[in-house]
Amino acid sequence: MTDLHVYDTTLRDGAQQEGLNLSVSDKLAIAAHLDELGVGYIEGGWPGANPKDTEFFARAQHELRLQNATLAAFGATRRVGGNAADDPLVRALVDSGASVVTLVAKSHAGHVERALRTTLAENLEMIRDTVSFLRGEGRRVFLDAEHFFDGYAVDRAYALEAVRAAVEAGAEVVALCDTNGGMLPNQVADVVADVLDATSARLGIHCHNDTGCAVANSMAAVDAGATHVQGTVNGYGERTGNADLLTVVSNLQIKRGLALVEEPRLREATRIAHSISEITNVPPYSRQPYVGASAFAHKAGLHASAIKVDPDLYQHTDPTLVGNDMRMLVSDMAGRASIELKGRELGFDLAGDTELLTRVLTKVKDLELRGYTFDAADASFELLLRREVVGEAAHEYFEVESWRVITDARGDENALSEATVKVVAGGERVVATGEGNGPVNALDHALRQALSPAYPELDKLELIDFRVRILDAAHGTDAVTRVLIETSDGSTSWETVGVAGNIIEASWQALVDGVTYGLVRAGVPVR
Ligand SMILES: CC(=O)SCCNC(=O)CCNC(=O)[C@H](O)C(C)(C)COP(=O)(O)OP(=O)(O)OC[C@H]1O[C@@H](n2cnc3c(N)ncnc32)[C@H](O)[C@@H]1OP(=O)(O)O
Ligand SMILES: CC(=O)C(=O)O
Repeated sequence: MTDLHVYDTTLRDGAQQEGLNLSVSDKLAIAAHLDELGVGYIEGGWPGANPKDTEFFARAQHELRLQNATLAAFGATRRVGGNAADDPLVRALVDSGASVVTLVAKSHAGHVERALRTTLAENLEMIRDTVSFLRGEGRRVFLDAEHFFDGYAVDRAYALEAVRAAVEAGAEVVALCDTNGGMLPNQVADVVADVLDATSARLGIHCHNDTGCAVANSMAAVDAGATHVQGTVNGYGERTGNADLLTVVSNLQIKRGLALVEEPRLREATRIAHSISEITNVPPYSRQPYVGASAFAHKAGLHASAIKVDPDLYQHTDPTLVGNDMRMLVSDMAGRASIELKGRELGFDLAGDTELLTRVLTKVKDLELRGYTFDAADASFELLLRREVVGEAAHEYFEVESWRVITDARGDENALSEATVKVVAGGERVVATGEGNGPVNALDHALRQALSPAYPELDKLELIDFRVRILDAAHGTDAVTRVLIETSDGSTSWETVGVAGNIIEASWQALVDGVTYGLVRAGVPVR
């Protein structure tokens, strides 16, 4: 393991993201995931600034059993004109019980004069006083030098003085912050190298992503000699976010060969990224490097044909190193190799069956011309493939005689929909009705009610998402509607697609596929 600090600030700077609101229990749960990932430090929040963060540190002492990480409390240097020992916010840092305190301090002369409205000398005294007080209280102190890069550009000497003041007072690390996120990698590298030459500080880096360079800037700082790197899981943070710590760690470990976290822990990165998304209620970003659902998903036929020979031909690294998977996407950009590899992913060996591969490929391309989209509806593709490989009969769980739906509005009441579905299932003709707050909801209820005597396994299925897109005349002479439905069995979910001139008919197709796939997935035999 290298001695480079991996410092996570998801619970403090990440929580400054618009729309993100974490309860104390959420923060404790995220901290446990971060510890599992193997980060060195977890910045838990700003005790004293709000009751939630104060409570987090109080509960953390009893409820968090950290195996790897050290908890850090974040706060600011003491108030102008006061002294650290009497400053209630500084006292709250001591009372938090955290062994590490990270202090944000001004290092930009203009900010001292205009935002802090004090003298340059007083700001240096605030740094010295607060750091030495906390050291005297037995705390390790890291200093976040706010607006360091912008400050260095306008007054290098003062920015360096701020760093020296912190180190002389006992700060272990000075993290140079690109607070406004406006830097580019060459600027960061030059400044870090100069500060290392000019001071005796151990330097850290804290980057925001306003130029889209937060990860690159963090890497540049490490290359230039920084040995402490800050970031947030999934790049959460104020404005455009912070450096995504998962990307930074993966880059440093996989590309630079630095041992930052134990290998088995890095293999949990994808799962942990998604578990934290569940807690923050911020949908995972599918194109997130390394851990995104699309990070190793291949759509182009030419890519698939080379991947068949060796996945390294179209992948920058092995997805399993970060716990992700390679996936084939099937669409009108697929070739036979894509179908073969997708078949392999689904458990079918189609190698050499050129006739079948061509037939499936032609069907996919024809359907995509009509508006279907199989890369967003894996389950509908799997049913199409299975019908070709195993035969229709294996998936004919029921026969649809007819369906209809009406929507009724009375007076001021909300409109209600009622559907009737007639099917033959398990050798019986069943007529069932269902109500819903919309026509698709009503059809879903009616269909599952009609099928439940023959297939009680369907009870646990739930329609969890429904998306509609009107496709323009490029797909034919008239506009058509594409419906994507996501169905869940409580532990996993799948997407199906329907396309028709009529929105309800398109929805019906997607619903039928969703239910059929649920039965196939559960291994239910046709009854
Ligand atoms: C770059 C960053 O992201 S740093 C982290 C920023 N995070 C947050 O601000 C979230 C938590 N903040 C809070 O809850 C509140 O702002 C508090 C409790 C810290 C302070 O609240 P208030 O006392 O009402 O002050 P307010 O927020 O209006 O202004 C901040 C004060 O801190 C001062 N200040 C700013 N930076 C520093 C610093 N590094 N050291 C000391 N004082 C500072 C400002 O000059 C201002 O002083 P003033 O009250 O004399 O004008
Ligand atoms: C400290 C911090 O969050 C910043 O300067 O961006």
